[in-house]
Amino acid sequence: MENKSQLNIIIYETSNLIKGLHVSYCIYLVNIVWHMQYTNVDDVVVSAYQLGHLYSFIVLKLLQFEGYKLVKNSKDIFMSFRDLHMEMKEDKDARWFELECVPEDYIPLKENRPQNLDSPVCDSIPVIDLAKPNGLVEEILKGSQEFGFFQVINHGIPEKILIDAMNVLKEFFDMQGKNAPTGTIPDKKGYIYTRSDFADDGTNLWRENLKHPCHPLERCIHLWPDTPTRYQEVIATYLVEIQKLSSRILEMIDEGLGLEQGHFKNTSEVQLLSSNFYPPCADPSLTLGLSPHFDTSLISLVYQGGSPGLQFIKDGQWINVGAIPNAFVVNIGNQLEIISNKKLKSVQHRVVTSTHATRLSIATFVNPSLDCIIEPAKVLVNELEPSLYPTSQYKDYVQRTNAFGAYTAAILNAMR
Ligand SMILES: O=C(O)CCC(=O)C(=O)O
Ligand SMILES: [Fe+2]
Repeated sequence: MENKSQLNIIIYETSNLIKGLHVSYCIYLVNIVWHMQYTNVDDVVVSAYQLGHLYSFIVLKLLQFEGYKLVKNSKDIFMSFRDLHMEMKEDKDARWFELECVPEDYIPLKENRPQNLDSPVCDSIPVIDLAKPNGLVEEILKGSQEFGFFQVINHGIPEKILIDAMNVLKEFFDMQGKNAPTGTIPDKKGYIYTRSDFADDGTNLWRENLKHPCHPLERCIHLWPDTPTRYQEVIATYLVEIQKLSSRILEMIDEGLGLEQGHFKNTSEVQLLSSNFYPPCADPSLTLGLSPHFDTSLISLVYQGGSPGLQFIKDGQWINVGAIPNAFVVNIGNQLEIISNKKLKSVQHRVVTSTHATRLSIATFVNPSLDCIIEPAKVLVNELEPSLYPTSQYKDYVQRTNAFGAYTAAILNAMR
């Protein structure tokens, strides 16, 4: 069993070393390595040669020519292949994700891995055309009650603003280079940048992430990244639009729930931006871009530029949120679930990676202000439907539930 796993690794690595050569060469190489467990290199070469496999011999010579030291012991040859391969990788100006296999510290326990990546795409979550003259409130309510998710199109945000925001964030992530620190929370004032931050179980996530507060804009803006130089201007423009869109959606939710008009006014601002860069990954079944979680917000708006990867749970099954260019994904957060006395659902979601596609997303969280009191709305509580949640100040809720995981203290600080 042990030999077999060593052989598998050799197949994999050698196949990458001799790119461009026919795959059967690799099979013959495996043959050679297999024989090496019983004999020494020369014997194996000879026996392969004697069997008439001249090209095995040529491949071996080619590898020697490339600088691969072939030693007599099978364990050593395994090590020398591996070490040389690593050295070659380090020489290149590769970024952290440009790897041919997934490093162990990115692989969660089996039960936490994505497993089945062939989840269905959900075409039943409502895609709501905001340019329609009527029926919007009902559709929004339906999506929020049944799935905790819906998408909006024709939302009125000019495409150029969306493209600019995506481009400037892509530039930001590209600029972090290959030496960015992993899994740490830098004590930068104003924004938090991490790559490969940790999931709850301590494994690294396959993403880079940028977070910063957004409200009030004029007090936050100078704390955001200043490279690329356009960052602050472009993202401020984006956030003004998001604020308008989210207020419009909250007003419709307000109406749908039958709350007094303006229930969310003055208590709900886009407080936090969290942008994610999920690069391609050699084996998406082993890694997570973002672990399963609930949002702590009232609502969250995600712009995903038409790329897949976001999944939510429905009846115990992970479902892909369809990738619609220019649409916004809207999901209900824990605070709105509380205010609606569970009429609307905050649903667990996660992000999986892809072998070929990069996902860049901009999540914006509309949160209550820190001193806001959160409790089920009075009009939704009665004898038949008693309050399902205790009253709590949002700040206490965040602290008590450690709402932003390892970032909780830093985010609370930034939001003050
Ligand atoms: O869409 C994404 O990439 C993840 C967004 C998300 O769920 C979050 O940031 O909480
Ligand atoms: Fe989320």
